[in-house]
Amino acid sequence: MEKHVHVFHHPLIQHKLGIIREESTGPKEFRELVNEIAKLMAYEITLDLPLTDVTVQTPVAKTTVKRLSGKKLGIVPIMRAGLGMVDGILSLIPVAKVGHIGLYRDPETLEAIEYYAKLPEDAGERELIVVDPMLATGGSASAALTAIKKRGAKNIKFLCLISVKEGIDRIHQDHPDVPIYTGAIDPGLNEKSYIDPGFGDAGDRLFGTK
Ligand SMILES: O=P(O)(O)OC[C@H]1O[C@H](OP(=O)(O)OP(=O)(O)O)[C@H](O)[C@@H]1O
Ligand SMILES: O=c1cc[nH]c(=O)[nH]1
Ligand SMILES: [Mg+2]
Repeated sequence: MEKHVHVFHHPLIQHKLGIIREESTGPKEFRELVNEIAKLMAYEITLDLPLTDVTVQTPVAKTTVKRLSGKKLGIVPIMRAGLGMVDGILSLIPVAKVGHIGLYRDPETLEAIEYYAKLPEDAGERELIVVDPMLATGGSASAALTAIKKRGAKNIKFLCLISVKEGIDRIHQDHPDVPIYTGAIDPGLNEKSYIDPGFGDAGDRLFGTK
């Protein structure tokens, strides 16, 4: 299967990513920008949504217009940090259902520990957009995708703000069917497996807790 990584080059996405990278950007602005970036990314990845023709009556005449043909969508944030992207996407796609996968990366072993999972009952019939600001070693995203597939999901996209090659390779290896959409591919990981330069701990910066 062809490996799929899409980097968003849209100037608004790149500009906003630059602001959230700055250490001096506080939680309020960080949260707002993460949602705005997620919304812009959702706009781009929904370019291929199917449309159907319907007839409507304008005040002047009958005409044929386009309507979304009702493809079922879902958003699945990887908690905590993925929660920061949900409202932005929902503002464009309000009918999407929202599932949740709770995972944290053990700071010593870097292993992804699952603590929560709830998906739409018809997950297998939906296109699911799994969201997390960071794709670092890829352990969390890989575990989340496994957990989601175990519950029936078949059609999945992974959407993140920044990534590194290591995490992308891990997803390609473990989940070659899942295309990756990212705002940037950073040079690498530091000694604590944080993305370098990245923007630090996304969950901590969104919610102000450690
Ligand atoms: O690719 P990985 O090496 O697995 O790292 C990425 C994960 O780390 C962060 O979550 P974290 O473990 O900090 O949990 P949190 O969202 O609760 O802060 C981030 O939001 C990803 O889920
Ligand atoms: O850089 C990183 C790596 C993992 N998790 C984060 O929140 N940031
Ligand atoms: Mg965190």
